[in-house]
Amino acid sequence: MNAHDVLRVTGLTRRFGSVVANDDVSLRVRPGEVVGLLGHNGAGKTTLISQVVGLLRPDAGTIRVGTVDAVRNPAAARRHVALQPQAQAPLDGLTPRAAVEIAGRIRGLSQARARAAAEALGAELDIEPWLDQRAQPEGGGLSGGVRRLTAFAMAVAAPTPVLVLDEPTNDVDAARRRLLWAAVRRRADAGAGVLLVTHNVTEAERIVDDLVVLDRGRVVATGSPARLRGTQDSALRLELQLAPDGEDPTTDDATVPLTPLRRTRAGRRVLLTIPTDQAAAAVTWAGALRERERIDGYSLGPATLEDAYLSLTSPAPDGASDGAPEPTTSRTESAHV
Ligand SMILES: Nc1ncnc2c1ncn2[C@@H]1O[C@H](COP(=O)(O)OP(=O)(O)OP(=O)(O)O)[C@@H](O)[C@H]1O
Repeated sequence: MNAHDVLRVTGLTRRFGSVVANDDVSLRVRPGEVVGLLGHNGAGKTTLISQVVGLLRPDAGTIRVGTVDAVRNPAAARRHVALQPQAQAPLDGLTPRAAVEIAGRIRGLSQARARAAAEALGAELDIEPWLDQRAQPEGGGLSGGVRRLTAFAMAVAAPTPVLVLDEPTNDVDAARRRLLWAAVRRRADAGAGVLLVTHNVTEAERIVDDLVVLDRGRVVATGSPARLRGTQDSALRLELQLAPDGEDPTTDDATVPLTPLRRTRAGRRVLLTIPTDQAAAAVTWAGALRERERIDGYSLGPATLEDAYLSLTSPAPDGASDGAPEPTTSRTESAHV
């Protein structure tokens, strides 16, 4: 255990019947750090954070929040951890201002400081027009996005050493997502350790320091976005858009004039990671495929973190969406070549 970790999870295992939702998971978060937790639906992300905040007991492993043993003493740990849960906060009958003030008061702020926090967060997240609008039952009164932003504001109303955010950008529009990401980064820059569950690999890349990729309960990769992209920093991504019901022209190695470092199928997209010196060959080949109408189109650009993430994780089950912004990632099949 490093004395400077604000959160340290070691060997965490949690089963539900025969499902091993967390299988020997270890991770650490230091002050000032945003650690992104990535994984498809059912990978075990919510199970992990439920244990961190004491809502679920592990079958094995340890969780330390600062110097507190969070498994033995969840109440003490919770004083150091703020959570924005995945489910929408029950706001019915409350205004966002009142909800944030109450959250601040519960965390020990004075009435005046809680009021100031609500006002400041309203501006920071651009939800001022709705601050005094009352939430009604069954989603009335406030939009899903404003509810989500209010839940974030409640979590950060008072500073805590650890901040756990479970998909904070769901339902939030693009402009306010930017504000939210900036607000998360600001909390870390002020000294908090942030554990961030997200499906939005591309956006998260800009604010996370480290990533932990979970697949079927196990950690399959950890490291900075640059490290996870790894060799892809000097690689290109050739994306082929397959025709509906068209054959995938990349499956027969003998007819592919490239040596892909990695091949990932995502719905009707095939992503090939290729060395940069094969750019010209790739354009010639993909251009010819399009000419012969074997593909709908193609693009060539720098390899991204999403490519690495898709290649690290197992295929999502049929029909399951991993919630990523691109609709074609709803069903993935990955293969190493
Ligand atoms: N209370 C429970 N009872 C039985 N099985 C559960 C329970 N909670 C989670 N699971 C199972 O544990 C596995 C991990 O689920 P978990 O909710 O942690 O995944 P997740 O990564 O948070 O998924 P999502 O992105 O959909 O939120 C899944 O197979 C899920 O069905």
